[in-house]
Amino acid sequence: MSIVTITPELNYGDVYLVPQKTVVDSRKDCDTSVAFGPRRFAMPVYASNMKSVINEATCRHFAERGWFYTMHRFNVDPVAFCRNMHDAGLFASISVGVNDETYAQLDALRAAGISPEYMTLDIANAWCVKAERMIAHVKKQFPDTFLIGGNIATADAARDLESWGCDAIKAGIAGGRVCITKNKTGFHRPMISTTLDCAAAVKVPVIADGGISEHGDIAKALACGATMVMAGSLFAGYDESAGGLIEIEGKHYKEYFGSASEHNKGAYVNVEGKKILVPYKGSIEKLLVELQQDLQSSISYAGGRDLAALKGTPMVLVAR
Ligand SMILES: NC(=O)C1=CN([C@@H]2O[C@H](COP(=O)(O)OP(=O)(O)OC[C@H]3O[C@@H](n4cnc5c(N)ncnc54)[C@H](OP(=O)(O)O)[C@@H]3O)[C@@H](O)[C@H]2O)C=CC1
Ligand SMILES: Nc1nc2c(ncn2[C@@H]2O[C@H](COP(=O)(O)O)[C@@H](O)[C@H]2O)c(=O)[nH]1
Repeated sequence: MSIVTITPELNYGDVYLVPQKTVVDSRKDCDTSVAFGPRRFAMPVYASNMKSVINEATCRHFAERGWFYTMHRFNVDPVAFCRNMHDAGLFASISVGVNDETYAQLDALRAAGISPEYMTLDIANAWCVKAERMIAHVKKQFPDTFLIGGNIATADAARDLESWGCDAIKAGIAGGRVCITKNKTGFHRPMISTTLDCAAAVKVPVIADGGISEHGDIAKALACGATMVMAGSLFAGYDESAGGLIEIEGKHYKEYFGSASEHNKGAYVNVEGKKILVPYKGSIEKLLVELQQDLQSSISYAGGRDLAALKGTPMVLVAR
């Protein structure tokens, strides 16, 4: 008889951070910048590499403001994309898959003499042999590129991706707003538990991906040991968001769809994502400023002057 052990796990809404003594005179004195790979960025949060969230213009927008970005991998020519970014004096950060198409794209990049500063291996479960092969290939062909591998959701998977050569690991399976993986397959781990486990297991930076529904969730992810946070729905609905603008009965919305949705795939095959409409919110600038101000405030509540203060901040479980 096999015995299954069930462990209670936590999501962002289950915990809060415990306030510490503030040491700065103003929230403006708190530094939200983060070193990630070969560069430093203004904020430790960035938009998901999804076709309904970013496009080439959005990537430029973020990079020009000192924010990290990763272009998605759907119907993109990596050579043209990297050339355009480099010609504009910006860093190139692309996503790759694990199939033949990606190997051909990487050959084309090498033939063009282009080495993107950042690459993200983007598949649903990167704890697999196809990902291991692709990671080895990228590390051999692009030794100067900072390689992010994802997604995974356990300490064992994080350790494997680190040992396979990833320079950073993206953690989070089935926690996204347009995700239906947990409904269709039964698999998921809540984000507080995922982030705590994965960040404790490896030396490389961990990115907490998905499930951010409030700005304070970013601080909670950093407290769990994440170096960066990826979010999709947080950045959806703006002028700069890539999803299409829709008008229904005089109200404006923008499309937000999963990368594994029928809408993105163009076919109903292995669908693990859905499409929703989010209210149209205008320019993204206000959000970017507010995110930074809120995180400065979080740092001050954590009793520090920079992001280091947040790591390990005590948390309490919310009684329900
Ligand atoms: N973060 C998350 O929780 C999730 C994210 N996504 C996103 O959706 C997009 C599509 O993801 P994904 O389906 O991985 O990418 P792809 O559809 O590009 O699949 C990548 C390759 O891996 C194979 N593969 C995928 N899943 C499995 C599996 N469970 N078992 C064996 N082989 C598999 C596929 O073959 P085959 O199709 O023949 O099985 C394909 O060859 C990505 O952008 C991903 O990030 C999707 C689901 C969950
Ligand atoms: N299960 C699925 N997950 C998906 C899909 N497309 C993207 N994603 C993941 O969701 C996050 C964004 O989550 P949010 O809560 O911030 O909106 C994204 O970064 C991917 O990891 C999908 O089709 N299915």
